[in-house]
Amino acid sequence: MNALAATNRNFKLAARLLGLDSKLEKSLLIPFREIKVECTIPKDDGTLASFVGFRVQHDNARGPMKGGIRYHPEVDPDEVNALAQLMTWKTAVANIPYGGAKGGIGCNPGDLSFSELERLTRVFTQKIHDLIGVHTDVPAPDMGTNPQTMAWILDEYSKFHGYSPAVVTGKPIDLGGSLGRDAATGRGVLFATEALLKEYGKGIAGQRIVVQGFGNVGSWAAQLLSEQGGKIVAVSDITGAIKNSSGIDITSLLNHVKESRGVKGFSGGDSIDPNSILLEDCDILIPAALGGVINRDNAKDIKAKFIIEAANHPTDPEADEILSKKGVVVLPDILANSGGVTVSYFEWVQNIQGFMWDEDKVNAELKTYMTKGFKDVKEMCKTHDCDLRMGAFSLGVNRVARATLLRGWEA
Ligand SMILES: NC(=O)C1=CN([C@@H]2O[C@H](COP(=O)(O)OP(=O)(O)OC[C@H]3O[C@@H](n4cnc5c(N)ncnc54)[C@H](O)[C@@H]3O)[C@@H](O)[C@H]2O)C=CC1
Ligand SMILES: O=C(O)CCC(=O)C(=O)O
Repeated sequence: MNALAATNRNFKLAARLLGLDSKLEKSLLIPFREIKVECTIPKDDGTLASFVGFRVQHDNARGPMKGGIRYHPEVDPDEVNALAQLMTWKTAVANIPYGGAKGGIGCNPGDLSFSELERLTRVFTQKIHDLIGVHTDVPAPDMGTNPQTMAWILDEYSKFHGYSPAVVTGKPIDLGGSLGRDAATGRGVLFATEALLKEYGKGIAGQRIVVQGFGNVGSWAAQLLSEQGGKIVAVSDITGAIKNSSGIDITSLLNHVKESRGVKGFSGGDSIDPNSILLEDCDILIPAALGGVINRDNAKDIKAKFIIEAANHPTDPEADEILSKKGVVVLPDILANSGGVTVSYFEWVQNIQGFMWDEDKVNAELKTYMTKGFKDVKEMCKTHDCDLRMGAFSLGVNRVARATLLRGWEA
């Protein structure tokens, strides 16, 4: 099932659970605005290259639209649409005053030089600068983008609108980025996992953990979970996969990845088939890369007891059903990875106030938000007798529906 069909399906199930009227359901589903732009840049060798960029602004009933920008060869309009919709429910689950958006450019950032990436980002910003803004739509990093990408967007946007640090989050600290934002999604994964395990009388220490994806989210999640005594027994990225049943030394792996630009060739573990990483024997599986990786073909062979969705939309609805029958507990993306956008919110607040928080305050506030989000989702599960995904969807959809009705927007 493609990402949009899957996200729409989960939304519709939640809407039914909540008894939303069909007009409201329709208006919540249709995106506010979909932008598609052509971005042509001169390459370093003087030839021209064209790319397609997207920004889908899904909903703004609760506040400015918010969400990352992804650079990846598989970016397509349906996927961006699904990811934008997920942002709407995610910001509502986190209870931060935003709507949802997502953007992307269909490109392979690994094939582009630093200056080509800068030119591409600036051209994309020139095409969308009138449609984003501090109080309309605030981009952030996602797969394939990083604080440097945000610095270029900020600079290009500021040429048209004056210096506006709050127009993007996930910026470098020197340009008004928040302390703790880089680690925030991974740290949020840690807090959400702790809250979930507590329900089962367990802690992180001693849990055998597998992480797919070792970029921003996966590497921080692995590092923070291992600091709490979790045993990271397998890790993969686009270059390969490694396994060590006694636990991978994450600090050494981070050093290796810095030098070799991937986990491949790491000497502190055995090399394994990256396609089998999700099926490794473990207690906790953390997909932290692409969407749709857990599907009807592999769900029955998953051995983990808990799946923490650090990536967006890693689990297909068909897989959800299979996992539920097997008794696997899935902590859904719109709760599990909401730490990133939550600290983005703190960054935006700091920029608007012109006042910087210290890192301890950022991390403490993040813990409060993640713990509250988990508690609110559990309450919805109890009210509607549903699993965590439906608990999270119904919580998010209900908050957005209430705001929509209060603003008098229903058709
Ligand atoms: N960066 C953030 O703050 C947030 C990111 N997310 C989600 O987390 C996921 C990861 O994002 P980032 O860590 O920011 O991206 P990133 O670009 O920093 O890292 C992506 C990682 O996935 C790996 N990867 C790519 N294709 C793979 C494959 N086929 N098999 C195994 N590994 C593969 C890459 O090698 C890299 O290690 C995405 O789904 C993203 O939407 C969700 C919330 C916030
Ligand atoms: O930090 C943000 O604004 C958005 C992060 C994001 O794209 C996500 O949560 O999927």
